[in-house]
Amino acid sequence: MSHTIIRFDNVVKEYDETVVLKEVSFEIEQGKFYTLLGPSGCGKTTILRLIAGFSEPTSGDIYFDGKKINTVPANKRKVNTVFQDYALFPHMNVFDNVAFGLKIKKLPKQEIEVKVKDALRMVQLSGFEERQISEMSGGQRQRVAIARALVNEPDILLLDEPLSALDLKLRTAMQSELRDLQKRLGITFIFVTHDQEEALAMSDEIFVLNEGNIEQSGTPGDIYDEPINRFVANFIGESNIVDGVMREDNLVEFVGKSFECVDSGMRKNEPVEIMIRPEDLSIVPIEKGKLVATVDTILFRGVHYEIFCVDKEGNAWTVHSTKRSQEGQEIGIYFEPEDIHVMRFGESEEDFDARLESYDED
Ligand SMILES: Nc1ncnc2c1ncn2[C@@H]1O[C@H](COP(=O)(O)OP(=O)(O)OP(=O)(O)O)[C@@H](O)[C@H]1O
Repeated sequence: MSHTIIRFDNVVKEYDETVVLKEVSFEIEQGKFYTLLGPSGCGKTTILRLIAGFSEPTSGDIYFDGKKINTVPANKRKVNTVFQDYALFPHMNVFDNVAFGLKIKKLPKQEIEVKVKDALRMVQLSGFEERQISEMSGGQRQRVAIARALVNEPDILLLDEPLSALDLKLRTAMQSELRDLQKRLGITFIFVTHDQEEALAMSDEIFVLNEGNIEQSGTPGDIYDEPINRFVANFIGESNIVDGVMREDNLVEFVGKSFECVDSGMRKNEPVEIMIRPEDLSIVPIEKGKLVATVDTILFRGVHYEIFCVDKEGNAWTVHSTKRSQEGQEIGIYFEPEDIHVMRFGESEEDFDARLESYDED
């Protein structure tokens, strides 16, 4: 049975009065692969540093296995970090790099040997003990860095953009390798990236961050299929977004028409944003289309055509289709009720309520 291993309770982090984390609360379960995803500067590394114990929260509490650890020093936490640049010692061989922390702790020589060999085996580097770091490839260095973290038998492994220095092919290979490693070891991984495809491919759970807030957390499927707002929808994958208004529980109005949708739990007359993924739109004869649009540009993307069109109201729509159409052609666009994703406006609660009121007055 998995349990909560880390809990953030209204954690705020400020540097010189700049708020970089705004009352962040979340739970991390033992044994899962988590990803913190978000643009540069949104606070991903700040969260890792708080978990690792390299910095303390300005307010709020951090719990590890139910115990408050706000001020517990890094070396007393069962957490290890793999840094973006790996921070290996280039003048030492693989064995000495991995053994470094254990030697500092003054463990007996034999025990160090067993632990280092175990750690190297986990990352498939047995036999590389004597190699110099300068003689290893990027992917191998990455694995040494992971072995050096694993040798301490952490409960949680923090990985701060560890793949960003690798070329695309190696990066993809390391994604599955890391994923396999996490499953094999069963320890909690918290992985930081700004690459949405990487996050979708690797994670059990993703936290999408924006400007010091967690915008949404959930499985890759939840986040891709049901983004909570425009920021998440745009950050994860491609999307068509237009303004709309809820008319009934399962009826939404946009581009001047009413469409059946799945019950979104939104209030009646609530202004909303509508998101439809380009792959959920299909091109049909005009009389069968839910929308009618004119094809503007077509790009061939290998597996599909990316078709940019504009509807009668002037809204732009992107359709992914295996069928080619003609630029300038009028087409019908079809989608199912479940392809319509109803989202809240990405505005403050206050602005949202003000807009709702103004709408009611109309
Ligand atoms: N020691 C510090 N002093 C002052 N400001 C800091 C400090 N560390 C981070 N910040 C600021 O906090 C914000 C969040 O930084 P953080 O490193 O957590 O972002 P990130 O999401 O990891 O970004 P990136 O993807 O670029 O690494 C940034 O605006 C950054 O400039």
